[in-house]
Amino acid sequence: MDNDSIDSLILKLHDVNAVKFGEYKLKSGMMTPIYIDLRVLVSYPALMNQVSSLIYERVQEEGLQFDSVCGVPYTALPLATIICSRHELPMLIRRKEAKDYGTKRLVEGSFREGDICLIIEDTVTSGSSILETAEVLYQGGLKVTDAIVLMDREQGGVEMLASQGIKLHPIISMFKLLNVLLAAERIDAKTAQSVRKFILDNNTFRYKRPSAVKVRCHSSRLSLLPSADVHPLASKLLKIMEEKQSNLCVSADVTSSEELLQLADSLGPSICVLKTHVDILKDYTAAFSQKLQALAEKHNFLIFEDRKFADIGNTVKHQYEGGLYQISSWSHIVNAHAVPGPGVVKGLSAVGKPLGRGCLLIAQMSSQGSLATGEYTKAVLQMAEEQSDFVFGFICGSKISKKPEFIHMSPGVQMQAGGDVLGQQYSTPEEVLCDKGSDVIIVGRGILEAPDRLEAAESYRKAGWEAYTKKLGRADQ
Ligand SMILES: O=c1ccn([C@@H]2O[C@H](COP(=O)(O)O)[C@@H](O)[C@H]2O)c(=O)[nH]1
Repeated sequence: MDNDSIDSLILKLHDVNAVKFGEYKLKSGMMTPIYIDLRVLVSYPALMNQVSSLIYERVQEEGLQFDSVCGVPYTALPLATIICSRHELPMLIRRKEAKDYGTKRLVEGSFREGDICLIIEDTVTSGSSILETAEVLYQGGLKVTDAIVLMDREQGGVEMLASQGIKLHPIISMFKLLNVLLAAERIDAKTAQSVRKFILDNNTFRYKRPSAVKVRCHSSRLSLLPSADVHPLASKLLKIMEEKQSNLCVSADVTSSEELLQLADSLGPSICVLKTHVDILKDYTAAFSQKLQALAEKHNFLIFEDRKFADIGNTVKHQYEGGLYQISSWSHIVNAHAVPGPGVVKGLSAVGKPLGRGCLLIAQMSSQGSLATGEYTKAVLQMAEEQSDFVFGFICGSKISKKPEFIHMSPGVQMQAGGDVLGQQYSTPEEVLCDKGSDVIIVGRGILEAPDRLEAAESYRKAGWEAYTKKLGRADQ
């Protein structure tokens, strides 16, 4: 199933008003700013066929084994019918109410005890409709192991069904839908952001389970918002992280301005910070930095120029403020090595503090054989504590300060531990956040080299946020 066909389907669904923005009531009674109304599909036969083909394609990709197919009544019924008729698959119909005459069966069609039935659904919020259908099938002696859904609202359906032994395979997810509509300028950034917030705040499964842990674990960090002792950028970053449920910083290590801006626009909704190495761009212009700032506003993320200043105060002042890049004029965050001593922070602070900028000190590095360990790391911590009006955290592999106002950001992260041929060492989000206690994961090639960068960024965002909230939950217990 290629991305282009999903993107074009999303736009067609929007064209036929199957995706509506406004105030709507869900089956649960919950009000929602986005409503997916796939009932209209029956009026568009070409679209019905396209959706049915995508569902069947997914069934094949997953290699699902089953004896019959059942569509959740009513919207998925015609979809199941098309698929079964086209591919000559046995179909079952679940009645919503039993007849009071004849066989009084709730499941129509032929089957044997123990047969596996694949469920097809149009839209999932909590997963309750699929579960209701599965329960009727169970009563008839059938088994249900998998379900396919066209549109997953990402509000806990996958997790709820997994807890009941049903694997849900979504074709379109809510975040993907929003990103495609935003990129096609069908909706504006504000609408996308408010829907995203609604989805994240209204996870029907997550909030039923460890909500006590979640609320408690975030409270210690949220109480830092904003206060006289806390650097405003630390408060701002924590707020963005909460709002977007993202502790992902993407390392946009590309060499063309256009590609970098395109990355910032497409991954913007998934990240809390965008990290740049502006000196690797072959075509930097002042206009580029203005466009990047506009994207940071649009998608609510901070810009971090990974300049790694390491000279005497007077020199870094010039490097930060002037030259070709004029970094202080557009980057919220910069970083520095502590090697030169406290003067490096003083020089940067003289330029950045009046502009509300902040600095991360490099306390540890992810590269093999790094000298930034032990006593050096301790000295960096002390330097940060002495200049905490400008330094608000660290580049590190593990938590080095117990003070909650310091943010720990860790590079060298990929889904699988390992490394590259030039000494980079990778740990997983779980290791970095849960075991090592960091706050933000910095991911470069794990996303940039993925076939679908947006999908990869979303996977890192989800994995990172889950591990971060788990860590904070533990810390508060
Ligand atoms: O210790 C450090 C400090 C900075 N980095 C930077 O982070 C990214 C990592 O990119 P990957 O592709 O995820 O390896 C890169 O920009 C480095 O300059 C680091 O890796 N380690």
